[in-house]
Amino acid sequence: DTPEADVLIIGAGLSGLSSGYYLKKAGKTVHILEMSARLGGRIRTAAYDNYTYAEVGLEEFWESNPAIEILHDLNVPLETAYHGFSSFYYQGRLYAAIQENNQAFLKTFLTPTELQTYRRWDANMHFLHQQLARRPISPELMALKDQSFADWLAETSGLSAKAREFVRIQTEPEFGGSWQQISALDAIAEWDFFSGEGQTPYHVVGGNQLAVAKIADFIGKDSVQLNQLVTHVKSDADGVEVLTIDQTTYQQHVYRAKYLISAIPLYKLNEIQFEPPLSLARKQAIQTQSGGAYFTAHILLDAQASRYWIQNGQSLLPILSDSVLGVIYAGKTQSNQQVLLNLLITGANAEQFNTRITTLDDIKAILLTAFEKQWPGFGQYLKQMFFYRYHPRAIAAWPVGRSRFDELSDSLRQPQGRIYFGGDFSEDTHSNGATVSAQRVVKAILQQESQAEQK
Ligand SMILES: Cc1cc2nc3c(=O)[nH]c(=O)nc-3n(C[C@H](O)[C@H](O)[C@H](O)COP(=O)(O)OP(=O)(O)OC[C@H]3O[C@@H](n4cnc5c(N)ncnc54)[C@H](O)[C@@H]3O)c2cc1C
Repeated sequence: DTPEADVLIIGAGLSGLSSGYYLKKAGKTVHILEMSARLGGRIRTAAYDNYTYAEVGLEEFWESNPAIEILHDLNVPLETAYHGFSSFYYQGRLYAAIQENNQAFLKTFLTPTELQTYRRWDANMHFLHQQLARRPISPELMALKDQSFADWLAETSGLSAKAREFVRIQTEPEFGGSWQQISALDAIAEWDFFSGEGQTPYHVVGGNQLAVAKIADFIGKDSVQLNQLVTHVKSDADGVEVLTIDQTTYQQHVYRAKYLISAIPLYKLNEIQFEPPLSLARKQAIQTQSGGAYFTAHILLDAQASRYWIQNGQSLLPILSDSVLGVIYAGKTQSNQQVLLNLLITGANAEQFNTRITTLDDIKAILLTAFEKQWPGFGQYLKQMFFYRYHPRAIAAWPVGRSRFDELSDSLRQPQGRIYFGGDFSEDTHSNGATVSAQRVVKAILQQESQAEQK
C-alpha cells in the first residue's frame, strides 16, 4: 500500500534526516521510518513556562560539523556564546574561562615552563590528527589504539601532572567516561575540538529541536513516517524490503526501495532481523564497541541564583565541575523571575543515575548536596528539578584495543549489498559523525546509481 521510494532510511535523528536532505538535493525520493512519535532522536529541547528552555540532548554543533552548512542553507539561525575551553573547578578552586582566548586562559593556571611543554604537545596532537586523515594510517599511529589515553599521556607527553589533569577534565565529558577507557588513538581525534584556539560551538536560536523540524520540512512531511519500528530487513540484488510494526496500531507495514540506509546507533542493529544476516565482521564490530554514559538534569531556580555564575556581568558558564554535577550549561529564559541550569552528568555518575534503582528523590538530594558544597546557600533558590535518563550507551565509544579507525569499524562503513550503515556510532562520538556518515552513505548510493545507469 506504500509507494516505493529510491531510498529507505531507518531513523529520523540528525543522521537519517541529513541523509534525506542530501538525497532530496540530488533529486532522489526517500521514506524515513522512525519508531518513535517524534523527530530528532538525541536532539531534544525541553520547554517550560515563561519561554524557558534547555537542551535535553545535543548541546552544541561544533564548527567542523557539516550540519552547520545544512542549517545555513535552510536559514536556521545559529548563535554562539563561548568558544574553546570551559571554566572548571579543580580541588575546590574555580578557574574561570573569561579571557580573550584559550592561550590567555591557560596562562592563568600553568607556569611558563608548563605552558611551553603544553604548546609543544598540543601542536603534536594537531599534527597526529592530520595524519589520521591519510590512508592507510601508519602502523605506529594504529598501535596507539592499544594504549589508554591516560597512560599514553603519562608516559610520553612530558605534560606536568596539573596540565594532564586539565586535559582529563576538558575531555572526559566528551568521552562520557574515564580517559582510562579510551584509546590514545581515539583521543587524538577528540582533541581536535580543543586544539589551538579550539572549535566554536553553535546552538540553534530557540533550541536545537528547531533544526530537526526545519530539515524534516525541507525533505517533506510525507516522506517521514513516525511510529514505525523497523523489525526486519530483507535484501537482494534488486532492492530491499523492510517490515515495520506501527507503534500506535501494532499493524505491520511493508516498505520497498532500491537502497536502505540504517541511521540508528549500531547496537540497535541487534534488534533488527536481517536476511541475509549481517556479516560476522560487522556483528563483531557492533558487539565490541562500547559507549559513554550521559544523564541530563534541568535545574529551575529563582533568578537571584545567577549571582553564583555571573561575575562582573560576565557568565562563567559552561563550568566543568569536579563533582557529580558534571558540565553546568546555561538554559534560556525570557523571564526575569527565574533561571535554568542544564547539567550534563557523565560517566560513572550518569550510569548510577540511569539505573532505575536510584529514585529521583535520591538524585535530587545528591545534586543539592553537591551544589551546596560548591555554592553555599544555593538550595534556597531551588524551584524544581527535571531529569532525563538515557540508554547506557548514550554516545559511541571504543574501548582500548578497538578504535573508530580499525578494520572492524571500516567493515561497517562498507555497504552490505544494498544496505548502507550511517548514524553517529559508525563514525565518531558526536553529531559530527551523524552528518559525516550521511555524506558518506549518500555519496556511495549516488555513485552506485550512476554506475547502474551507465550499464
Ligand atoms: C545528553 C547528550 C548530549 C549531547 N551533546 C552533544 C553535543 O553537545 N554535541 C554533539 O555534537 N553531539 C552531542 N551529543 C550526541 C548527539 O546527540 C548525537 O551524535 C546525534 O544526535 C546522533 O544522531 P543520529 O541520527 O546518529 O542518532 P539518533 O539521534 O539516536 O537517531 C536515531 C533514530 O533512530 C530511531 N530508531 C532506532 N531504532 C529504530 C528502529 N528499529 N526502527 C525505527 N527507528 C529506529 C530512534 O528512535 C532515533 O530517533 C549528545 C548526546 C546526548 C545524549
